[in-house]
Amino acid sequence: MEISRRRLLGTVGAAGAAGLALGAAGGALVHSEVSGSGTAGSGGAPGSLGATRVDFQGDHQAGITTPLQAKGHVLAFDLAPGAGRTEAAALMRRWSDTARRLTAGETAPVADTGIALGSGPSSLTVTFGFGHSFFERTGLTARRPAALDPLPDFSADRLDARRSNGDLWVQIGSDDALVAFHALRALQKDAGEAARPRWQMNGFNRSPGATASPMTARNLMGQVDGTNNPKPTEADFDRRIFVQGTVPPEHAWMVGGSYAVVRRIRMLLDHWDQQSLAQQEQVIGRTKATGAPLTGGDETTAPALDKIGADGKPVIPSNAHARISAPAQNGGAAMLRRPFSFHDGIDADGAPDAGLLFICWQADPSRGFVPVQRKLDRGDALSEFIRHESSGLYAVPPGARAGEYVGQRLLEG
Ligand SMILES: C=CC1=C(C)c2cc3[nH]c(cc4nc(cc5[nH]c(cc1n2)c(C)c5CCC(=O)O)C(CCC(=O)O)=C4C)c(C)c3C=C
Ligand SMILES: [Fe+2]
Repeated sequence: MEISRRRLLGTVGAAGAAGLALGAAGGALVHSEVSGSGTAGSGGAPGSLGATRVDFQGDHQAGITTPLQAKGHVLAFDLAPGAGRTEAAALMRRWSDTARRLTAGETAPVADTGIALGSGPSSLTVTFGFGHSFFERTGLTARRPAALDPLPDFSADRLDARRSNGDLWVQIGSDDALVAFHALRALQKDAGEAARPRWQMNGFNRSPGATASPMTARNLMGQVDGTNNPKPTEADFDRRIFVQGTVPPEHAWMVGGSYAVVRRIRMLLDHWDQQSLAQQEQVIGRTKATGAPLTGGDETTAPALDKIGADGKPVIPSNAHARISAPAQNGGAAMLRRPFSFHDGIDADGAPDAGLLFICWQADPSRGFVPVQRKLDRGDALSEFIRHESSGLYAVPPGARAGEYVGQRLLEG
């Protein structure tokens, strides 16, 4: 009983915590652990991709404005029965400590598995968020912002509750698959008995260096996806993406933070692939090869939404995805889309279980994702080819300062 309480609090010795948390298999790992300090770079200096490092500390958590990484793991945890605010604070301290070390290219603080030995951090980022239910579990409902209220139902939703929501959310990104998996294992071990995995999804993007120069990503429908994202150089970027200092004092812990909407969107690729190129381009309103608007120019040219074709119809159709999702059509609503593609095998009928782990960031979902998705739900030409299968909304606190853990301002403030 005493052991289990201490495990929940995360106060047992480092090796003990890992061994107990993992049971027999975990015990074996403790014996095979890589030395607990120093860099993971044994075997020589990493290459330039491996050596690239993204700071864990900062005003905002990493993994929001960080360029898309090649590999991603997205997962949610629920606090274990009996775990509350104290256990959550201890867990966030452990997770932040591990993330701080791994993103710097060091070994995990506890029982490193050796999976990333020889690699540098490879642009590893670890991003933490809190779901709506976290605040009941920790007795902090008075400090839960309204922005975290559950998303409305959309008519096209086909959501699986078991793969939705969750008390805690973790996003891992890296340009190296082993580095990403290494982080996933370390964080799962840190959770011990304080939190249990609820769901996990794995994604990918184009590898850095695959194109001659950096280009906007393509999704599994083959479209150039991400062109009209808000840019950090734009004057209103911070106001749109990050919570500003104008919130009431009880929500001040979120200043500098952001809200992540996470949707597993299945693509009905066999149906999509049966469309002609011209039909596919009408669905989005942009060309497939370059991502340029159908009204001409190149990828970065603004679409001429009023342009009428020889047939008397708008050149960019009235139900084209890029038309109806544009801020100008949604009272200025904007979000930063930062997705991963996924492929989880082939269904019995031969259809790929593949699509987009759609992740978007905004200062307030009621002025970002929600109005845009409402509009898309009513008449997006893309709807016929996609299916929203899971959903989550998470408050992602600001970045940790030196010596601080993510969420400390909420959990100890
Ligand atoms: C509610 C928000 C959105 C969902 C859900 C969504 C799903 C989704 N989108 C694509 C492909 C593309 N989307 C593009 C643009 C675009 N999409 C959204 C929002 C959602 N998309 C916005 C706000 C925008 C930008 C609109 C603008 O300002 O012009 C594009 C065009 C290129 C680009 O700007 O990125 C593509 C392609 C898929 C495949 C998908 C679900 C699987
Ligand atoms: Fe889109």
